[in-house]
Amino acid sequence: MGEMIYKRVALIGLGLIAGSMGLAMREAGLAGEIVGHARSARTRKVALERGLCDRVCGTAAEAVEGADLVVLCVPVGAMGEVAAEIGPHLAPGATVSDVGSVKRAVIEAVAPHLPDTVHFVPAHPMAGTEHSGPEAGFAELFQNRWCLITPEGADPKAVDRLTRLWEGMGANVDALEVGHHDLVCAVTSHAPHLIAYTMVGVADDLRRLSEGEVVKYSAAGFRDFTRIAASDPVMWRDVFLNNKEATLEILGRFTEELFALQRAIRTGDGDMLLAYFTRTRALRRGIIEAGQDTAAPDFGRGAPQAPTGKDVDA
Ligand SMILES: NC(=O)c1ccc[n+]([C@@H]2O[C@H](COP(=O)([O-])OP(=O)(O)OC[C@H]3O[C@@H](n4cnc5c(N)ncnc54)[C@H](O)[C@@H]3O)[C@@H](O)[C@H]2O)c1
Ligand SMILES: O=C(O)C(=O)C[C@]1(C(=O)O)C=C[C@@H](O)C=C1
Repeated sequence: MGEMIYKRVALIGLGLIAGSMGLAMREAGLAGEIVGHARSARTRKVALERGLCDRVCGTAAEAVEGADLVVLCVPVGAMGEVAAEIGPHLAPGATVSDVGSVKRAVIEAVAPHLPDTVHFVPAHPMAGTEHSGPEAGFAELFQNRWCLITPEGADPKAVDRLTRLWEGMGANVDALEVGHHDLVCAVTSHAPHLIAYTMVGVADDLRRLSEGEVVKYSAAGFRDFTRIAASDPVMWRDVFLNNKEATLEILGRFTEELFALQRAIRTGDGDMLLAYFTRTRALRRGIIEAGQDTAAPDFGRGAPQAPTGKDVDA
């Protein structure tokens, strides 16, 4: 058992990330009580059954009463409306955090609704799977993964306390400047997702022409794309709408590189292709040496149940 860091934690939005946090906090004894809010009765029921939290509430306002940590775990586009609802109900001295994949837009949407008496420490665990909803979470999700925080002038004691919570859940914590966070994530997460969505979309178009062969003969390369492209549509719509500038910047560069490779293929420039692929292989090896390789299909292995997908009625 770890040290109790917060007496009462409120998790708003009981999906993959909140569920994993609830299970990880419980396992490590990091919170006295975990209160959860989900809009649908079905999600609240599953959350209690799976032990994601100790108590559930039908409104976010109720859930945050008396909490010394509130974590917003809803899609990025819903953060502002949730913050507006909880603002008047937050306990003085409480820390408010979030797990959104985008930071600048979330800070702009949330901060105006928070009273001066609370500490806002935005955070983003760099861990996930393509599954969502209250069935999807598992306690090991954050083990040996990064959690990026963008504290921007927040009280150092509140930052330190939240850091200890993430470390207690197995993560390594780093602080980043907000704009830099959004650019890094556009490169490492957001643009790759868009590319996977596109590739699977192309294959889906072709499938109609090839009578199922695309699915039948799909090997590892394409399967990895389909895993990513199975990620939650609402979450990813919100990510792109809220990290527009950085994603477009990276996609612009991507398109330039794609054209260069396309040209090398057309002109038969094998040297260019060889040099390019040699460079990218070195990057992959660097990731593995840094201990950051958790090959994609392993992500969900710790899940206690086969995830059933969406929280449809939420
Ligand atoms: N899935 C990942 O890989 C991943 C990784 C890191 C961070 N994130 C971020 O974490 C957040 C949650 O993602 P997730 O994967 O847990 O998604 P999820 O779909 O599993 O869970 C989100 C939950 O929020 C609920 N919700 C939506 N709007 C709401 C509202 N207004 N009030 C209350 N509940 C609401 C949904 O019904 C759902 O149950 C997102 O901001 C996402 O960008 C996701
Ligand atoms: O592997 C996955 O399912 C993920 O995409 C997780 C992933 C990522 O791109 O690395 C997705 C979104 C996040 O905000 C953080 C992590």
